[in-house]
Amino acid sequence: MAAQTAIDNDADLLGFIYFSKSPRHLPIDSAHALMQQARQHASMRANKVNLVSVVVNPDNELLDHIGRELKPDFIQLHGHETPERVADIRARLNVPLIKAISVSSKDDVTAARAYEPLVAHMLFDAKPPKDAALPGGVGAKFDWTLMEGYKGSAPWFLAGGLDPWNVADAIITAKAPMVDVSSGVERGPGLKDASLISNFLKAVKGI
Ligand SMILES: O=C(O)c1ccccc1NCC(=O)[C@H](O)[C@H](O)COP(=O)(O)O
Repeated sequence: MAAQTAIDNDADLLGFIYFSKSPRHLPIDSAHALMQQARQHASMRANKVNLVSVVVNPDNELLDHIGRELKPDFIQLHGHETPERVADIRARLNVPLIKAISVSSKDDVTAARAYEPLVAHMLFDAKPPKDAALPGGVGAKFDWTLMEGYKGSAPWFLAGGLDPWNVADAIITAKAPMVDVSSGVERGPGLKDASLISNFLKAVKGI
Protein backbone atom coordinates (compact mmCIF):
# COMPACT_ATOMS: atom_id res chain seq x y z
CA MET A 1 0.00 0.00 0.00
CA ALA A 2 1.34 3.45 -0.98
CA ALA A 3 0.34 4.86 2.40
CA GLN A 4 2.52 2.31 4.18
CA THR A 5 5.53 3.23 2.05
CA ALA A 6 4.95 6.90 2.83
CA ILE A 7 4.67 6.18 6.56
CA ASP A 8 7.77 3.96 6.51
CA ASN A 9 9.65 6.88 4.93
CA ASP A 10 8.41 9.36 7.56
CA ALA A 11 5.77 11.27 5.62
CA ASP A 12 4.09 13.71 7.99
CA LEU A 13 0.71 13.85 6.24
CA LEU A 14 -1.26 11.68 3.81
CA GLY A 15 -4.02 13.05 1.59
CA PHE A 16 -7.21 11.24 0.57
CA ILE A 17 -9.00 12.82 -2.38
CA TYR A 18 -12.77 13.22 -2.48
CA PHE A 19 -13.46 14.55 -5.98
CA SER A 20 -15.31 12.31 -8.41
CA LYS A 21 -13.48 13.58 -11.54
CA SER A 22 -10.11 12.62 -10.10
CA PRO A 23 -8.43 9.29 -10.85
CA ARG A 24 -7.54 9.37 -7.13
CA HIS A 25 -11.14 9.79 -5.94
CA LEU A 26 -11.99 7.62 -2.96
CA PRO A 27 -15.62 7.16 -1.96
CA ILE A 28 -16.09 7.59 1.80
CA ASP A 29 -16.15 3.83 2.55
CA SER A 30 -12.88 3.20 0.69
CA ALA A 31 -11.25 6.24 2.29
CA HIS A 32 -12.41 5.00 5.70
CA ALA A 33 -10.81 1.57 5.17
CA LEU A 34 -7.53 3.02 3.86
CA MET A 35 -7.33 5.60 6.62
CA GLN A 36 -7.87 2.89 9.26
CA GLN A 37 -5.04 0.85 7.74
CA ALA A 38 -2.78 3.88 7.63
CA ARG A 39 -3.51 4.75 11.26
CA GLN A 40 -2.82 1.15 12.34
CA HIS A 41 0.42 0.99 10.36
CA ALA A 42 1.62 4.31 11.78
CA SER A 43 0.84 3.27 15.34
CA MET A 44 2.69 -0.06 14.89
CA ARG A 45 5.75 1.91 13.86
CA ALA A 46 5.17 4.57 16.53
CA ASN A 47 5.07 7.17 13.73
CA LYS A 48 2.79 10.17 13.90
CA VAL A 49 1.03 10.74 10.59
CA ASN A 50 -1.76 13.22 9.96
CA LEU A 51 -4.55 12.21 7.59
CA VAL A 52 -6.02 14.85 5.29
CA SER A 53 -9.36 14.76 3.46
CA VAL A 54 -9.02 16.77 0.23
CA VAL A 55 -12.24 18.32 -1.11
CA VAL A 56 -13.23 20.83 -3.79
CA ASN A 57 -15.97 23.43 -3.12
CA PRO A 58 -17.68 21.04 -0.67
CA ASP A 59 -21.24 21.57 0.55
CA ASN A 60 -22.10 21.32 4.24
CA GLU A 61 -23.60 17.86 3.86
CA LEU A 62 -20.35 16.44 2.48
CA LEU A 63 -18.27 18.22 5.12
CA ASP A 64 -20.45 16.91 7.95
CA HIS A 65 -20.28 13.40 6.48
CA ILE A 66 -16.49 13.50 6.17
CA GLY A 67 -16.08 14.95 9.67
CA ARG A 68 -18.32 12.29 11.19
CA GLU A 69 -17.21 9.21 9.23
CA LEU A 70 -13.51 9.82 8.53
CA LYS A 71 -12.45 12.03 11.43
CA PRO A 72 -9.52 13.46 9.42
CA ASP A 73 -6.77 15.43 11.15
CA PHE A 74 -7.14 18.14 8.49
CA ILE A 75 -9.54 19.07 5.71
CA GLN A 76 -7.88 20.53 2.61
CA LEU A 77 -10.05 22.94 0.60
CA HIS A 78 -8.80 22.76 -2.99
CA GLY A 79 -11.48 24.73 -4.85
CA HIS A 80 -12.60 28.34 -5.15
CA GLU A 81 -13.73 28.64 -1.53
CA THR A 82 -13.84 32.33 -0.57
CA PRO A 83 -12.50 33.57 2.78
CA GLU A 84 -16.15 33.94 3.91
CA ARG A 85 -16.91 30.32 3.02
CA VAL A 86 -13.73 29.16 4.77
CA ALA A 87 -14.81 31.10 7.88
CA ASP A 88 -18.21 29.32 7.77
CA ILE A 89 -16.55 25.92 7.42
CA ARG A 90 -14.20 26.70 10.28
CA ALA A 91 -17.14 27.64 12.52
CA ARG A 92 -19.06 24.52 11.46
CA LEU A 93 -16.37 21.84 11.88
CA ASN A 94 -13.92 21.15 14.61
CA VAL A 95 -11.20 20.16 12.12
CA PRO A 96 -8.12 22.25 11.25
CA LEU A 97 -8.14 23.46 7.65
CA ILE A 98 -5.60 23.66 4.83
CA LYS A 99 -6.49 26.14 2.07
CA ALA A 100 -5.01 25.59 -1.39
CA ILE A 101 -4.33 28.62 -3.57
CA SER A 102 -3.71 28.31 -7.31
CA VAL A 103 -0.70 30.42 -8.21
CA SER A 104 0.37 31.99 -11.47
CA SER A 105 1.29 35.49 -10.25
CA LYS A 106 2.49 37.36 -7.18
CA ASP A 107 -1.10 38.61 -6.62
CA ASP A 108 -2.20 35.02 -6.07
CA VAL A 109 0.38 34.67 -3.31
CA THR A 110 -0.76 37.96 -1.76
CA ALA A 111 -4.37 36.67 -1.79
CA ALA A 112 -3.34 34.11 0.82
CA ARG A 113 -3.33 36.83 3.48
CA ALA A 114 -7.13 36.81 3.69
CA TYR A 115 -7.16 33.12 4.56
CA GLU A 116 -4.26 32.98 6.98
CA PRO A 117 -6.23 33.77 10.18
CA LEU A 118 -8.77 31.08 9.26
CA VAL A 119 -6.61 28.05 8.53
CA ALA A 120 -3.85 25.91 10.01
CA HIS A 121 -1.79 25.91 6.80
CA MET A 122 -1.81 27.45 3.33
CA LEU A 123 -0.89 25.30 0.31
CA PHE A 124 0.44 26.97 -2.85
CA ASP A 125 -0.19 24.91 -5.97
CA ALA A 126 0.20 25.73 -9.66
CA LYS A 127 -2.82 27.16 -11.46
CA PRO A 128 -3.96 24.24 -13.62
CA PRO A 129 -4.20 24.70 -17.40
CA LYS A 130 -7.57 26.22 -18.51
CA ASP A 131 -8.83 22.96 -20.01
CA ALA A 132 -7.79 20.82 -17.01
CA ALA A 133 -10.53 18.67 -15.47
CA LEU A 134 -8.87 18.84 -12.06
CA PRO A 135 -7.92 21.78 -9.84
CA GLY A 136 -4.90 19.84 -8.53
CA GLY A 137 -2.90 16.71 -9.10
CA VAL A 138 -2.08 17.64 -12.71
CA GLY A 139 1.70 17.88 -12.40
CA ALA A 140 1.77 21.60 -13.32
CA LYS A 141 4.60 23.71 -11.85
CA PHE A 142 4.64 27.42 -11.07
CA ASP A 143 7.53 29.85 -10.79
CA TRP A 144 8.88 29.04 -7.31
CA THR A 145 10.55 32.46 -7.07
CA LEU A 146 7.01 33.94 -6.68
CA MET A 147 7.21 32.69 -3.09
CA GLU A 148 10.19 34.98 -2.38
CA GLY A 149 9.48 37.14 0.65
CA TYR A 150 6.37 35.16 1.65
CA LYS A 151 6.59 34.30 5.32
CA GLY A 152 3.03 33.31 6.23
CA SER A 153 1.68 33.18 9.74
CA ALA A 154 2.11 29.38 9.88
CA PRO A 155 4.22 26.77 8.05
CA TRP A 156 2.94 26.41 4.48
CA PHE A 157 3.10 23.84 1.69
CA LEU A 158 4.59 24.16 -1.78
CA ALA A 159 2.94 21.90 -4.38
CA GLY A 160 2.59 21.48 -8.12
CA GLY A 161 4.75 19.43 -10.44
CA LEU A 162 7.14 18.29 -7.70
CA ASP A 163 8.97 14.99 -8.11
CA PRO A 164 11.96 13.17 -6.58
CA TRP A 165 14.37 14.99 -8.91
CA ASN A 166 13.23 18.60 -8.50
CA VAL A 167 11.89 18.74 -4.94
CA ALA A 168 15.18 19.70 -3.26
CA ASP A 169 15.68 22.59 -5.69
CA ALA A 170 12.04 23.65 -5.19
CA ILE A 171 12.36 23.72 -1.39
CA ILE A 172 15.55 25.74 -1.52
CA THR A 173 14.29 28.21 -4.15
CA ALA A 174 10.87 28.81 -2.56
CA LYS A 175 12.17 28.44 1.03
CA ALA A 176 9.23 26.10 1.53
CA PRO A 177 8.73 24.71 5.05
CA MET A 178 6.63 21.79 3.72
CA VAL A 179 5.83 20.18 0.37
CA ASP A 180 2.96 18.20 -1.12
CA VAL A 181 3.03 15.85 -4.11
CA SER A 182 0.61 13.75 -6.06
CA SER A 183 1.30 12.85 -9.72
CA GLY A 184 5.06 13.20 -9.27
CA VAL A 185 5.11 9.94 -7.29
CA GLU A 186 2.87 8.01 -9.69
CA ARG A 187 3.65 5.67 -12.60
CA GLY A 188 0.28 6.54 -14.20
CA PRO A 189 -2.80 8.57 -13.23
CA GLY A 190 -3.76 7.54 -9.70
CA LEU A 191 -1.14 4.77 -9.51
CA LYS A 192 1.22 5.61 -6.68
CA ASP A 193 4.69 4.08 -7.03
CA ALA A 194 6.54 2.87 -3.93
CA SER A 195 10.04 3.67 -5.17
CA LEU A 196 9.03 7.17 -6.35
CA ILE A 197 7.43 7.82 -2.94
CA SER A 198 10.49 6.67 -1.05
CA ASN A 199 12.88 8.60 -3.35
CA PHE A 200 10.75 11.74 -2.98
CA LEU A 201 10.76 11.52 0.81
CA LYS A 202 14.50 10.76 0.91
CA ALA A 203 15.14 13.86 -1.22
CA VAL A 204 13.00 15.98 1.13
CA LYS A 205 14.46 14.62 4.36
CA GLY A 206 18.00 14.82 2.96
CA ILE A 207 18.00 18.65 2.75
O1 LIG B 1 -4.75 14.97 -6.85
C1 LIG B 1 -5.91 15.13 -7.26
O2 LIG B 1 -6.45 14.35 -8.05
C2 LIG B 1 -6.71 16.32 -6.79
C3 LIG B 1 -8.00 16.46 -7.25
C4 LIG B 1 -8.76 17.53 -6.83
C5 LIG B 1 -8.23 18.45 -5.97
C6 LIG B 1 -6.94 18.32 -5.50
C7 LIG B 1 -6.16 17.27 -5.92
N1 LIG B 1 -4.85 17.14 -5.48
C8 LIG B 1 -4.40 18.02 -4.48
C9 LIG B 1 -3.03 18.07 -4.08
O3 LIG B 1 -2.81 18.53 -2.97
C10 LIG B 1 -1.90 17.75 -5.00
O4 LIG B 1 -0.96 17.09 -4.26
C11 LIG B 1 -1.33 19.01 -5.59
O5 LIG B 1 -2.33 19.57 -6.41
C12 LIG B 1 -0.08 18.73 -6.43
O6 LIG B 1 -0.34 17.81 -7.46
P1 LIG B 1 0.84 17.35 -8.45
O7 LIG B 1 1.23 18.52 -9.27
O8 LIG B 1 0.25 16.25 -9.26
O9 LIG B 1 1.94 16.84 -7.56
